[in-house]
Amino acid sequence: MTGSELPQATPSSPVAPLTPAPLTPAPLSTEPLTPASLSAARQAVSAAGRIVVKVGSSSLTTAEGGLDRSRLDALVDAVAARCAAGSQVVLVSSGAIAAGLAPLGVTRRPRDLATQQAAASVGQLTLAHAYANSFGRYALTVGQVLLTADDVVRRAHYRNAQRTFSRLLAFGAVPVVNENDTVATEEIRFGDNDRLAALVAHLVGADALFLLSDVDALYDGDPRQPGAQRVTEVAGAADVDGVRAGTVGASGLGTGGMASKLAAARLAASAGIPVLLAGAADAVRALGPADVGTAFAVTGSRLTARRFWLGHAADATGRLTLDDGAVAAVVGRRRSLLAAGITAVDGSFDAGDVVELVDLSGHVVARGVVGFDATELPALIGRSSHDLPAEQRREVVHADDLVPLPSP
Ligand SMILES: Nc1ncnc2c1ncn2[C@@H]1O[C@H](COP(=O)(O)OP(=O)(O)O)[C@@H](O)[C@H]1O
Ligand SMILES: N[C@@H](CCC(=O)OP(=O)(O)O)C(=O)O
Repeated sequence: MTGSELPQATPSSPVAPLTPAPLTPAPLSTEPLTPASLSAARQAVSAAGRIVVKVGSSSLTTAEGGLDRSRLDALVDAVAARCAAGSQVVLVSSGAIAAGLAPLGVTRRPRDLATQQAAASVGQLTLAHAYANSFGRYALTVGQVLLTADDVVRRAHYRNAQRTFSRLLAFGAVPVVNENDTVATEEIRFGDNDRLAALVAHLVGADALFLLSDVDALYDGDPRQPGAQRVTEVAGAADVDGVRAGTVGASGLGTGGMASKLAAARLAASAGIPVLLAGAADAVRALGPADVGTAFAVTGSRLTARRFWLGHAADATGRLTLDDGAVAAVVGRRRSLLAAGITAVDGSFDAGDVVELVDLSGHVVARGVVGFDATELPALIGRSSHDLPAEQRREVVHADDLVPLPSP
């Protein structure tokens, strides 16, 4: 079967009753959609049962800056086709701020948080309404989920969000997610939705993440500059070594540019979720045979919610600097961190908090739950266990509570 033979979703089909569907998505057609000649990562994203699709502001707005309903409808067409093929889809959509500018008479994307929040407050309504109408053409129900960083950073909130998504998907609804811009403060904002999408992909147990933007793929340099080459497959860190990913997009409407997409793609891939980064204009092929854009193969195994939270979501309240031997033991041999390998302690934390472990040049190599208060540690660091009093002769970070991170 080819992409063009994907089961078609038909607008205005009769409204299906809203009965819970099984939690495990139905497997997609046994016939592969993706030609066997394409990479395993493309096969994986194409065959994925539960997926997260993220679309950026720049792909949903007109040249004048308002919400572009025809582009939104085209995206929904592609998502609805994927739903009809048997996938469960969570849509992470930016565009609230952009959609709120014109109704408020604001002509350029504001820099100050209060105006961005006012615009998001107006625009999110427009956006949600547009999605409800557009998915309604396929008798698909949408549910709005607005998340703050706290919802993924705090464990109890994480579990709560997980339950909500799980129930929405069981009902056959399409969750439409955005950051809750109107209440997020500067300190706790995601700002761009790429990282949010990677975190949501893990939270919902997605089998693939799609990052759709106004550029058709990752390039080794800014594609607006002559000579930039397309990167089609990313199997590991070496494939993005020389890539210069800008932090500002062409449209001036998005946030984070390609740099935040690349970081989000690598984050998801390191947690066992393959990623396809493609143009929103190519959504039908991206969500069908996956023969467009840049595919990121998984570089790590799927982490439990707790280890993912530890490694990527939880707020770190301090940092411990490790000598080379400790880095090799902790990252290379997955050992617990002992006081002997620590050269410096920064921050104010209590035993049980999450801290970053950095190497001598300041790169974060791991994160973990610290077993001592910040005030206790300076007297212990650099000393081997048998020199320490019996009550302090224990791991500073236990291997079970420690998550090594991919090198930057
Ligand atoms: N190495 C690169 N590869 C691809 N695009 C890049 C690169 N560096 C910078 N960009 C720019 O990143 C932009 C996408 O980022 P952004 O506008 O934030 O998108 P979105 O609104 O979809 O989140 C593209 O328009 C492109 O011009
Ligand atoms: N939450 C914001 C998203 C910020 C943003 O612009 O993100 P993106 O376009 O994905 O880089 C909004 O809806 O406007």
